[in-house]
Parts: sequence; C-alpha cells; structure tokens
Amino acid sequence: MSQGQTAEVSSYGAQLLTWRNEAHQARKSLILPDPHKQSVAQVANWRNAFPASELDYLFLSKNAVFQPRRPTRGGVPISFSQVIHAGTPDLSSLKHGFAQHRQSSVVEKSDSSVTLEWWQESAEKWVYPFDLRMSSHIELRDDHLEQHFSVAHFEFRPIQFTAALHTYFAVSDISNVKVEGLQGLTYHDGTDKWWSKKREEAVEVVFAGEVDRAYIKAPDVIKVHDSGAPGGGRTYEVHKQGFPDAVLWNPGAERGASISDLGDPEWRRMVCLGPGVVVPDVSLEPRSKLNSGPTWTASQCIRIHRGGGHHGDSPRPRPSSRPIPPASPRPSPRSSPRPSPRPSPI
Ligand SMILES: O=P(O)(O)OC[C@H]1O[C@H](O)[C@H](O)[C@@H](O)[C@@H]1O
Repeated sequence: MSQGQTAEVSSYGAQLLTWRNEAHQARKSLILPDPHKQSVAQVANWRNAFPASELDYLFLSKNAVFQPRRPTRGGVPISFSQVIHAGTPDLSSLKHGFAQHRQSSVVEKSDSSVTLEWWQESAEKWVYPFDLRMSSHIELRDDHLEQHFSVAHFEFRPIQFTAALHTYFAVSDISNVKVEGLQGLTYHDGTDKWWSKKREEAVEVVFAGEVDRAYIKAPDVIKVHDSGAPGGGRTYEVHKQGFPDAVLWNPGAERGASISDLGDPEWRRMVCLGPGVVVPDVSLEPRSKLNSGPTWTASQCIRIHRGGGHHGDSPRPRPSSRPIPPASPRPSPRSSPRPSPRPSPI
C-alpha cells in the first residue's frame, strides 16, 4: 500500500470519516470539505455518492446519521473529556465527552495531511469546566496513516480527562476477526457496566457475543486480523504512543441490531480498537502566570498488511516527531480576541 490512498475528514469533531485505497487513483490525497462551507449534510451527500467498498480500511455505517450533536457511526470519532465510566466520576453528561460535538477549524492543510483545532471554554461549565485547546493532525504517509491528538490548557488549576481515538475498522465479518496483543492484560468489562475487572486469557480475542472492554496498560502494538478480507485476508497493525490503554468493542447481534445508526448486518462489518487513556484520568499541571499549562499529545499509526494471519514482527512505523504546537497565549480568555477563528458549533 503506497499509492492511491484517500481519506476524508469532517471538521465536525475533527472526525476522520474514511480511509481507503482507491486502486484507480494515481496519488494519495486527503479530502477535506471547506469548514466554512461544509455542513454535516454535505458530508452525507459525499457518502451517498461514494458508497463504502471493500477497499475501505475504516468502517462507516450505511445507516450513519450526519446531524449536529450526534457523533457519526464510523471512522475515528475522538472521545475526549471522557471515554467510559470506569475512571473518576463523570465530568460530563456526554457519554464520550464533548469534543465530538464541536466544530473544529483547519489550521494547516496539504495534499496528504490536515491539522484541525478546536476550543473549550470554562464558561461552558455544564459540559466540562476547563478552558483548553484541542488539536488533531491526520497524515497519509507512504505505508501508514498517522493521527496525533493534543490538548493544551489555560487553567490555573490542574485539569483531568480521559481520551481515545475510537477507531472503527472495516472487516469482512466479525466472525473472521481475531485481535492479537492483549493476553495477560487487565480489562474493565463494559458488558458488566464497567464494574468488574478481569484478566484477558486469550492469545487472540474472538467475538462470540458483545465485547466491550477497556484494557489497561496495553502494549504499543496491537493487531486486528481479518482472515476473510478480500485478497486472502488483511491485518490492521495499530501502533500507539502516549496512550497507555486500549478500548475494544463490537456490540454483538442483539445490541448491534438495536443501535439505530448501525443495525443488522452492519454490526458484523466493524470492530473498534481505540488507543486511549482510560483509567486513571490524565491530570495536567496548572498553568503559570506567564505560560499556558502543559500540552499533552498522543498518537496512533495504522499500517495495513495483506493476509489476516500472523506476520511476526514487522518494522515499526514510528510517528513522525512533530513539534508540539505551542499553546496560543490567552492572558484573558474572556476578553481577548481568539488567536484563531472558531466557527460556532453546528
Ligand atoms: O453507541 P455509542 O455511544 O457511540 O458508543 C459505542 C461504544 O463505544 C465504546 O466502545 C464503549 O465502550 C461502548 O460501551 C459503546 O457502546
């Protein structure tokens, strides 16, 4: 896989929606709707014109709904402020945090990369009582996709959060999927309301029913093998940095059929493996008078292999060492103009 990759990113929640290998495309390209013109409905139109194919690496449900304040079912929604309820008490009434419910804006774009940024003000206390900036950088490289997520804050007190890149991988059928790299880890079990902690015994996790797990201190490489993918199978190799944990989810038949923007058979065509920081929360130090608070950054690289079996160790795609974008100074957040444009939430 080196040529012909395309991806589409929505500025709503900075959500990566699609990533595929278009065999007929000569170059890699990253398509980003103009955030000033783009509406959620326009993204829906784009999808209708280009239905998902076997060339898709990311799953996007045919039943996905593109509506404000409703995260799109598929791609890589960014869970930020909270991921699950296993950590410290709920800071937000939104299940996966507020970031995926906000419009972001483009700060940098090339043919194969984009950086988006979005803000949260402490004034919006009903959601999350901290003043901060988030940014997401997505890049198509020759043999992998990179995604970096960072948070900078402007508070004179520590801030806490959990976060995940909740990646929906496209699979041939969930019965063909095995996930490697999780044996021996402790996980919180979402099918038990996150109350129980268990040990993963399986060398490869398979999906006989609903699987909803947050694995603590997961290794930096986790593999999703799909033995039924076209061309003799496919392996998604996920390399994470800065995210200590990982979330794994497939809803199974009963729950999958009951999710209105998923349904049957769509639930069979996806598996979520999301690098994250789940338990305990990240806690960032307060800012000083002169400087903003520390910036936290974490990333994932996803590499695709043909064949859905074992491949042994392959060379690691290291995330490019991007300089962490400096946090824009905001001495008086409520009275000073914004350092960059921020469209209103839609
Ligand atoms: O249905 P959603 O709110 O989008 O959540 C989808 C899934 O996300 C995570 O994987 C959670 O651990 C699951 O419990 C949840 O069902």
